[in-house]
Amino acid sequence: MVSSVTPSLIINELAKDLGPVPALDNRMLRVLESVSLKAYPGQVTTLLGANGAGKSTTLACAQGLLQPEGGTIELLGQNPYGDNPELRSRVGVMLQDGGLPPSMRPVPLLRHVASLYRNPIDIDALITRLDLESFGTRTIRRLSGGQKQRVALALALAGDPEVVFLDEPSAGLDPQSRQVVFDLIAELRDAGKAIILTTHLMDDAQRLSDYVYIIDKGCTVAQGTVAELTARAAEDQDARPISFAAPVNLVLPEPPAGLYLSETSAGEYRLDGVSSPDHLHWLTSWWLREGILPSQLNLQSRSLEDVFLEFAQKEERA
Ligand SMILES: Nc1ncnc2c1ncn2[C@@H]1O[C@H](COP(=O)(O)OP(=O)(O)OP(=O)(O)O)[C@@H](O)[C@H]1O
Repeated sequence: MVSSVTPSLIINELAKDLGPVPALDNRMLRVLESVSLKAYPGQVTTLLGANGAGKSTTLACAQGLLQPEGGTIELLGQNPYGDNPELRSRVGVMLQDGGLPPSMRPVPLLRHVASLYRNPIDIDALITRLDLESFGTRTIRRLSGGQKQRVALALALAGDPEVVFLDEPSAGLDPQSRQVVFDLIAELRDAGKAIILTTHLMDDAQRLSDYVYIIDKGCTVAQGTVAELTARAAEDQDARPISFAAPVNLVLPEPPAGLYLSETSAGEYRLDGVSSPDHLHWLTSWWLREGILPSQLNLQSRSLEDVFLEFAQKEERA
């Protein structure tokens, strides 16, 4: 990414050991080998990776909660590890497990936390936005997973931070709350905050991210905007998939040599290996013959999920 703006977070070749692990004779496990990334103000930077890839550990190091074994981290120009209240007041953190005090009620807790900051966010607006009043009389231990997520997000934003770390912000949310959280993240980005989030949900990454880092087995294995990552790699320019939606369980004809036609999920079809207009013609001829009118047709490049799976397959083959 070319930018004259100073990154809010720079991570360079981060390495981290965790443990001791009983299964390894109580030796430490290297969970981060080499993670490098930059996050800019006014952008959503996403760490995308499978379960256990090292996303949360990367965030914990970036937030100064864990001291790395190798590499460097600059958060707002400073080393985040150690006692630095001035730096902490400029950073908001939403942890995956919440870390919320179970016997507190959400709204008083939020007001209390906001009062600890010099320039807190407009708390009333945030409470309304995340609809915290609707369960405000309950203690945190009685909240559902999605309600706890909303409280954790509100707490991360209480101090009106410049940098916001969100670990799996949409986990456990119903579609409506998910949309509220997505809109809020977009607004924070537009207000110039640097948002660093983790997810293993491709849809979320695709919808939210300005820039994506794919983390696999403790290493950064790919990076780019969603458009860059999903653009055809030069070597497979001439083998793109076509996907379409049509009635379920169609009887699939045998495609020409080099093509592969499949029903990937109920009513979702995919023709792989398309490299010429003839191939599209073959597809539409089949539809014409059988009277099939697809409800959706996608001739675009790969999805982020395709990219991600390609990396996972490369790893397995290696
Ligand atoms: N205290 C620990 N001791 C030993 N290993 C640990 C410890 N904490 C985490 N790990 C391991 O480190 C690896 C990375 O974990 P991490 O939580 O960073 O992954 P993640 O990408 O955030 O995964 P998820 O999407 O499931 O949250 C995993 O293999 C995990 O089992």
